[in-house]
Amino acid sequence: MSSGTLVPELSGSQIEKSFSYYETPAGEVDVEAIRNIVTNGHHEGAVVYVVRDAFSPEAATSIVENFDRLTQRTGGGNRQDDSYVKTHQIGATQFSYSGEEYVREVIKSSSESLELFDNVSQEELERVFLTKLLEKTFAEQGVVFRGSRYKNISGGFATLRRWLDNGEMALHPHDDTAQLLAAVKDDYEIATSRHVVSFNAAVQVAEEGGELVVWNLNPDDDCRAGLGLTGTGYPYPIGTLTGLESFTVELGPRDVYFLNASFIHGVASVRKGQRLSAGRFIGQVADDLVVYWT
Ligand SMILES: O=C(O)CCC(=O)C(=O)O
Ligand SMILES: [Fe+2]
Repeated sequence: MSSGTLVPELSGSQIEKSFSYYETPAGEVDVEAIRNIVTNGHHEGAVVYVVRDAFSPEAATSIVENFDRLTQRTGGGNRQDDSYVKTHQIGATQFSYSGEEYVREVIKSSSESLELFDNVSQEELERVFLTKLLEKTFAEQGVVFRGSRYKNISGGFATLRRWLDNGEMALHPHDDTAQLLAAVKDDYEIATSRHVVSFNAAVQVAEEGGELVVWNLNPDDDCRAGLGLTGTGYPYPIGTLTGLESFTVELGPRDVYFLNASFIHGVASVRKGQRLSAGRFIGQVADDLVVYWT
């Protein structure tokens, strides 16, 4: 990675060569690509790895039904309006929370989080989230992969989100490293992540729109400070990104992907249909430890 020439508002590191995404079918999951993105931030220049058509239509249908029922019952879900991101959501999110505040949200939403997977078997859940595969892959390198903990309370497993479009983008350009600053406050173990990888499963895809867009910049603290985004990393004004290298990934039904979410990314406007993604964050916090949270 290097620091290239950017518009004055932007600074940070960039992928020098072959900035791109990489994909395989579900039968050929490339664990080295996952390991590279988690440990080194990219796989031969690819900052996204997509596994196509990873799980069954039945599992997707059950999760969407569960989500719709739960958001109706809870009036839009578990995430209060933080005046930043508009979403219907089931599950907690660490954004702007210290470790203690976050795990309290996890506890509060744990019953709904369990209900999200009603009628989905353990075997199917593994195909959606690849948890055992990740445990095995990292174990082979002497690295533990586990859920994050704060004072022995587990962080979330997965959070489901339907981003509520404002017509410009479904989810504005952002980075997911900035929010680690809140975790520093009370030493929540995720705070030392080298970079933040987001994992998402496309439980429901839009008929039109809803693509993932990624820009070739891993912003530094000065960049965030200059734009007034310290601690949030949200939203990078679209105008400042003009001219910055980027790519778009079209997500098919039941695709799952790993993204180095320290790079600026967003979700294109959903022009037709609905989109629902099941996500968690993954971070290497020590040479021998990788943890996840939501
Ligand atoms: O819904 C998505 O596909 C992307 C959401 C996102 O920005 C993330 O998980 O980091
Ligand atoms: Fe993100």
